[in-house]
Amino acid sequence: MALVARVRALLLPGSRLRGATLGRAANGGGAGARRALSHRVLVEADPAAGVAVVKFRNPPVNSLSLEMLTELGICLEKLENDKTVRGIVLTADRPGIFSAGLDLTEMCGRNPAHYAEFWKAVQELWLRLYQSNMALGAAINGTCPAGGCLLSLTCDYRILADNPKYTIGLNETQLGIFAPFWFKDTMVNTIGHRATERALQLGLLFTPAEALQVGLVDQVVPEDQVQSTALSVMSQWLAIPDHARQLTKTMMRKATVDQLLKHREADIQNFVSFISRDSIQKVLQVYLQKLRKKNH
Ligand SMILES: CCCCCCCCCC/C=C/CC(=O)SCCNC(=O)CCNC(=O)[C@H](O)C(C)(C)COP(=O)(O)OP(=O)(O)OC[C@H]1O[C@@H](n2cnc3c(N)ncnc32)[C@H](O)[C@@H]1OP(=O)(O)O
Repeated sequence: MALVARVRALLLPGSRLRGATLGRAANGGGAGARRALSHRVLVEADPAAGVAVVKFRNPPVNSLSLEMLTELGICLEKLENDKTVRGIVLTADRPGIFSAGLDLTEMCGRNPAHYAEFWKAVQELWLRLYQSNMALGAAINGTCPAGGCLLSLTCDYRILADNPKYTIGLNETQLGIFAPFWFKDTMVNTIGHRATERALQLGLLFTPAEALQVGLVDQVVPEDQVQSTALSVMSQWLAIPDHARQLTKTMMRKATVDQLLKHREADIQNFVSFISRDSIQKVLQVYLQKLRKKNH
């Protein structure tokens, strides 16, 4: 289903996204701050600063399900069309888990059409974020594996909470799957080829100190200062004239974006045939069961 159709489905009577509003904040935020609510994404906009904080709230682990991807896409599109917003900070509504990555239940026991729809939505969100004209910051206030790490890597800078429990990285190989070329390219663009090769083959999840050392994040700060630091760094990015910053960003990212645009359909087909393999379904199911067993 294309984004428009998925949005329609989400707006059907009964959907909690229906009637989402952008109103004056009941509390918090500076003068004129606005809050918008959808089911899984909370937006706190501060027009005076030109910044919106986009908070993930898809319990229990902020996984990127098809619905979450769609809501995030809608929310980002709205912000892109809002002339008062020049920068966005992505964060988790509740500290602890920034995002557990792609929702594994979307990749297990479904049919090929579902896998294709899901992967298209992952591509769309990546394209929207990686090509965004806005300045994007990640305030990483929790653990950040795989697709969660990818989300943060689409941003222009990353601030990570100084908590050794919070790890970050593309750990796909540890699950028995692997990061597709555009995940890899996004990481190469951030930490370089050799560090990416090692990180991806070993499926490394870096502690804050390691992430800072390898350049996966720009700053590690006390947990209660992650959002405020991300906002203060944002003011440096917004001090640069938009057109100059945007042209530079496009120049830096265009080759990577073009690769996916050129191979978009093939990438979907490759994903569908890979994820549909019996052997891959089996490893994903075992991984999910292990996660679930912990709690039962
Ligand atoms: C030629 C081919 C070319 C194409 C190649 C394509 C290759 C495929 C690429 C696919 C890319 C995938 C990227 C991904 O993002 S995969 C997801 C990776 N994520 C993880 O490994 C994280 C897994 N989760 C955890 O480690 C932990 O949950 C946590 C985030 C550290 C949190 O721990 P905590 O103890 O607080 O919570 P629980 O573990 O108890 O989890 C609570 C419940 O949430 C469920 N859960 C967790 N993570 C996920 C997830 N990613 N998706 C769905 N569900 C998840 C977990 O099962 C618990 O459920 P329960 O309440 O029913 O027990």
